[in-house]
Formats: sequence, C-alpha cells, structure tokens
Amino acid sequence: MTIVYNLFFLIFSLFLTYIFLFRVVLIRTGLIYIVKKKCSSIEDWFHVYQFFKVPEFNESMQRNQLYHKVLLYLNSLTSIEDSDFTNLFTGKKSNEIVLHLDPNQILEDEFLGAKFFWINEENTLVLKIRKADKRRVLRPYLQHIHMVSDDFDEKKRELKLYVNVVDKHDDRKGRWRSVPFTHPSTFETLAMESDLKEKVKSDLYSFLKAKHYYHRLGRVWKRSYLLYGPSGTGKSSFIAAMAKFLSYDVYDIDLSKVYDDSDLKFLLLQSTTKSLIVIEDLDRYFSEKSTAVSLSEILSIMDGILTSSCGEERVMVFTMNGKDLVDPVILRPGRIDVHLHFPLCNFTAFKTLANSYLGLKDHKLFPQVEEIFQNGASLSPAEISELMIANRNSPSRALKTVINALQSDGDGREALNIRRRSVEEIGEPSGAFCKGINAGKEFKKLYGLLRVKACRKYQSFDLIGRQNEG
Ligand SMILES: Nc1ncnc2c1ncn2[C@@H]1O[C@H](COP(=O)(O)OP(=O)(O)OP(=O)(O)O)[C@@H](O)[C@H]1O
Ligand SMILES: [Mg+2]
Repeated sequence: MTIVYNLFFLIFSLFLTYIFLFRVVLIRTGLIYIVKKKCSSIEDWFHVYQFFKVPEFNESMQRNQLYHKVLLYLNSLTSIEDSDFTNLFTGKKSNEIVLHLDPNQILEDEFLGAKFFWINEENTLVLKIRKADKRRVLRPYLQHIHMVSDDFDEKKRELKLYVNVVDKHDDRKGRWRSVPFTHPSTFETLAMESDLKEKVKSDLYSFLKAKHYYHRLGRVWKRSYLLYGPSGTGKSSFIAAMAKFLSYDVYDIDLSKVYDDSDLKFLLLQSTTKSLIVIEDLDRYFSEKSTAVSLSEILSIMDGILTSSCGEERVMVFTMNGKDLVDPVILRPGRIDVHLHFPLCNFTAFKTLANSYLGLKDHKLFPQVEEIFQNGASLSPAEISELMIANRNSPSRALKTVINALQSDGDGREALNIRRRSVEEIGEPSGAFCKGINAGKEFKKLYGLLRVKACRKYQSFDLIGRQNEG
C-alpha cells in the first residue's frame, strides 16, 4: 500500500514539475500568447456573440459623441498595453507617454463578470459581447463608459485645434485634421486693458451659463465676436486665450480650402459643441476673391441659421485687419454680437509688455518712451515684443532698441490709426478694445454709459441685461 502511495506521490510531483516547467517555457518563449489565443478561439465556439457598432459619424455626417467617449474610455484601459499594436504618444507633460489603440486591434475589457471585446475598425468601433450576457450587462456597461469618459474628459481634457484640409479622394468625412491645441497665450499674458479683459471674461462666462435664457428668448445659444486691427496686435493670441478660458476646442476654417457653400455646411456639421469656430482674415478672402464660399453663406453662419442645426454652445470668432475692405452687410449692427478693436501699442500696453517680457515695472527710459507714444508713434505689440525677446538679457538695451524702432518705423502709425478709428466710431455700436487715447471713453461706450443706447438701437450688446437674467 505504501509503495502504491509513494508511486502515486512521485507521479503527481513529476506531473506538477512538468506543468511548472511547461509554463516557464511557454512564458519564456512567448508561446503562452499563442496558447491563450487558441484557448479563447476554442472558447468562442461555445458562445453566441452579438455585435454593436459605434460609428464615428451619423447618417447626416455629424460626429457621434459616443464614438469619442468610447475611444477615450478604451485608451484609458490598462489592457491596451496587451494589444498587438499600440500607438505611443507624448502626453501633456514631456515625460508622460500615452497609449492609443491602433486600427484593427482588439481590446478586451471586463465588467460585472462579463467580457467585452472592442474592435477598432476604420471610423467605427465594434463591440462584441456574448448574447447570454447582453441583457444583464450591456446598459450598465455603456453607462459605465459614459461616466468614466466624462470624468476622464474633465480631468485630462486636452484642447484640440482642428483645421480643414483638401481631401484628394473627396472624402467629406475626413476633412478635419486635429492637433493638440497648445498655444501658450492666456488672458493674463495679453497686453490689453485689464477692465476690458474682465468684461470679456465675464461676457464669456455668462454666455456659458445662459442656455435657458437663450432658449426662453427663442435664440440660438451662440455668441459671435469680430476682432479687427492691424497685423500683430494679438487677435490670434486672443482667440487662444478665449479657447483656454472656455475650455473649448478650436475649429479654424481656412476658407480657401472650402469647395463651396455646401462644403462649409458639412464642415460645420462635423464640428462638435463646446467649440470656437474661427474664420481669420475674412477681409482678405473677400478682397482677394480667394474663396469659393459666398457672402450669403457667411452671413447665414453669422446669423446662427447653420449653427442651430448642428448643435449649439458655440462661439464664433471672425478676424480682419480692417473694416474697410468688407461688405458693410457683415458689419450690420446686430449681426456679430461683440466687435473688439485691436489697436497698435500705446504706452499702457507697452508697460504691460515690458513687465512680462523684461520683468520691468519701471525704468528711467520710460518717460522717453511715453513721450514718443504721445507724439503718435507706435508699433504693433508683436513688433515690440520681438525686440524685447531679442534683447531680454539687457533691459536697457531692449528699451533703447524699442525707442529706435518707434522713432524710425513707428512714426505716425498710431496717429493714422486713431484718425481712422475716430471716423469709424461715429454711429459705430461696437468699437470695444481700444487702448489709444480714448480707451476709457470707448470702454464706457461699449459696456457702460452708451451701452443702453446701443442696445436699443442695434441689440448687439446685451451684456448686462443677459448677465442679470442668465
Ligand atoms: N496684445 C498683445 N499682448 C501680448 N502679446 C502680443 C499682443 N499682441 C501680439 N502679441 C505677440 O505678438 C505675436 C503675434 O500676435 P498675433 O498672432 O496674436 O497677432 P494677430 O493680430 O493675430 O496678427 P495677424 O493679423 O497678422 O494674424 C504673438 O505671438 C504675441 O506674443
Ligand atoms: Mg492672426
């Protein structure tokens, strides 16, 4: 009996050792993955599966928000590391690496004891789930995805800049290309009057909160801005600051790459809510006739006819160098909610730039700079900041270079600018961002004393009224 017992024990030990060694060999050689794959395909024979597709676009070519959420969720799963192909990207921090699912990969997930398989097909995510589990877990699983991705979105939200491209295959689905939006400009870094900055911020903030107010009025929940002023005065930087403040993605429409009016509609339909729709240099497109888009189409975007059908919660921003070259119908009061003027640098803006670029709050050369500004010379903030950056190691040299540049290149520019503006401002409801000699007056004109008059006349500026109600 003892012999039989010992023999059995010996065989059992040998068997265990064999299993152990076999496992070690499988793991060491990587054959374990082949075995696992075979086992799961054998297991598949005993189950009936059901498939659910999550396409990127719906039948009207609008983006499917669920697709975005599922993708975000899948990219956050640790099992993504086990798929055969995974894309590696740097994250927000330089030492951070993020993983993104590669097309045609299968990702496995578990929830409430059930297994889910996600297949990343072109423009579609396919969910494979056992029929037996479907009733019990599908709904809770989708809710779980919603919750996790919303949470993830809040914490990790990386703003995106979308640009429209010309697609050789005429594939309308793929007209937007996105990159992370990392423009460093914020309202804090912009040299503009601080009171005006606060008013713009509060305008944007109250817009965010005013969904019900807009709907009660039967208005599309959108806000539009016209930024106009010479080159290098901060219009694009201001757009970046707005996007960051609102935490909105930016859709920068290049009108020269839009085929026709219906193409513009498609592009807008494919943009998502909570976004800034930007059309820069509007005056240039129309004066150079470099766009196939008609003026009436632009007007209908401005009036919100298109935006109402492709979701709301959008801020539209148009920029131009001057108002002279555009059709006055674009500037018709009430069409664009807020007009902001970006002037060349004045002494106040210069001091802000000197503080941020050179760390100077005051300097013995400041009175000389002030005098030059008072004589009507000016440069754009871009030109002045470039000179400051180039000479940042020696503030005195930087100031002298700015003085020289103002004396040689900046002569009379601001004077011209002020002259032109004072003509524009007659009967003008919305000259806002003006930092020249009339800055205080013009500021009041927009947000204060003259606001009531302007509202009655044009209904363009409803800031205070809306804040109260919204
Ligand atoms: N008001 C400002 N405050 C701080 N920096 C500014 C300001 N205006 C311009 N700059 C600097 O100048 C650079 C160019 O500015 P930006 O591109 O915003 O000008 P723009 O008005 O959009 O010019 P353009 O009409 O040529 O597109 C920015 O990188 C920014 O650093
Ligand atoms: Mg610009």
